[in-house]
Amino acid sequence: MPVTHSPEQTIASDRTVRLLDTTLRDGEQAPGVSLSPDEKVEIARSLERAGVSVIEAGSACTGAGERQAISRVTDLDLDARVTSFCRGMKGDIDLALECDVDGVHIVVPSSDRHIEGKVGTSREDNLERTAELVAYAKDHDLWVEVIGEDGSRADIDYLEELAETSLEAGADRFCFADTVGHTGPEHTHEAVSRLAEIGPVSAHTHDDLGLGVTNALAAVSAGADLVHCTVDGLGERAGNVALEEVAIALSHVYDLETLDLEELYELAQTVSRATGVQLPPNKAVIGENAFTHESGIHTDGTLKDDKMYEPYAPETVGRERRLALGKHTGRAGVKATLEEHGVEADDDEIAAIADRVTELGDRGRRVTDADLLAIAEDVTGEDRDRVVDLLDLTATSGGAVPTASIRLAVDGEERVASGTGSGPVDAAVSAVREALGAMADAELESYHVDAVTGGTDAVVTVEVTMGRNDRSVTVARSEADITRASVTAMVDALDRLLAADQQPLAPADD
Ligand SMILES: CC(C)C(=O)C(=O)O
Repeated sequence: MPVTHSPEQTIASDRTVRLLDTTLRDGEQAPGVSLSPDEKVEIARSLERAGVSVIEAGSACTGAGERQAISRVTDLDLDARVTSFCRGMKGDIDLALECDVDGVHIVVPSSDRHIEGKVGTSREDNLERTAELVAYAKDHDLWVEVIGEDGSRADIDYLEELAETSLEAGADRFCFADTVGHTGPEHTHEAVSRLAEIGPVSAHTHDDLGLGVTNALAAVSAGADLVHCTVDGLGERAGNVALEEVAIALSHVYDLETLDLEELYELAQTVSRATGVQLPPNKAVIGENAFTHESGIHTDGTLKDDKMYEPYAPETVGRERRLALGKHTGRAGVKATLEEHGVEADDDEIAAIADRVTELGDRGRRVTDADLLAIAEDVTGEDRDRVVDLLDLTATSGGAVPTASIRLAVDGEERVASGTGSGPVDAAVSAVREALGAMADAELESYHVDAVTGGTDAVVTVEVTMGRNDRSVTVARSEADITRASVTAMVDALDRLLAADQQPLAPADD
């Protein structure tokens, strides 16, 4: 919940508030992140599907490659306004014009630290220069937002002067920037309220104090009607305020809709894949654990009433609820998960299985579906013949084309196949698919590798989730050899899916 100190600090649901996404500019400024033109295009398309109003596609001044990427985004002819970041220089505006953008963000200093220490100018000259730059951009028919960099550390009287000068020179809006994420909601509210008296205001907040969303909401409550965000909260240092968090907070707390929320998870994954930045498991909306329940009390409560331990349904943001198994799992969770896999057990057996799951969890292990099913077979004495078993695997990566050959037992018969791929794991997986034909017809829903020990002799744990029809199975395998761990996990998951195909599906929820 945002900090609300007075009745004026609430947000009316009939307000029009829009979101500006700067993943392709400020998000890309996160250390180690660099996006190709194709990746920018893919992300821009996802942003458009989600309904973002403005896409800051990059900084045209960065170089020819960046200009090509921005131009590719402007060529998409999106409904969203496509813009470029510009330093306070006419040359930057010219470069943005070369990319055919709809608008520019002209960034000028607003705190004395930036005016004197960074740019080496004076307050007066800064005002004059800002007015000239705005007039220049407007003469070229651009939509113009002036961003007062480091606004949260600026003298508010001067910030007001800068906003007035910008708007009088023709700027479409002024942006309050908490550049180093240093301020809190009270100051944000005061500064933005004063700026909103002058004209349209945006807010650009960072998460250095973990206050990105709080400050964005304080800005909206003070009158800002455009919020700068990035997908997954990517950005410099601790990142920018996350698009998905602002959108869900405005929707859930204030009934104010800004985006098509169902697109948020897909969007988060697209950005994570393109940037290589993994989604933190405990992150709101997009984290793996955001709708996963493990503890007995929560699982039991959730099975009785979906809303018991969730603020809103996972489907709202394009997700599904998951029950996880581990140290805190109770009987209700075990029973529900077994039912999903078509396994029946009586109450005593469920109690015994739950105890064994807890024991595994106590040893610090994450308990996968495969672990649960193996325990269940042991407890119920329902041994089964494996459908698929890995007998042998050879993989080479030294030559020009990584190659693998595989020997499997399939329904008791031996099958041998080979495959090639981008690396030994990929080659071995192709060989498995070749050997199994249609039996391998399952989607690899996720694939994670973790080094369990450090050093080059590390044991790695590979966890795969494979799905087919309405079932999915997670298996984790640890080995010194990553190819063997990956293939064993995959074969075991396929074996479980094929075995489950012979079982009835759990009845659908009412
Ligand atoms: C320069 C601006 C817009 C910025 O990214 C910031 O203030 O964080």
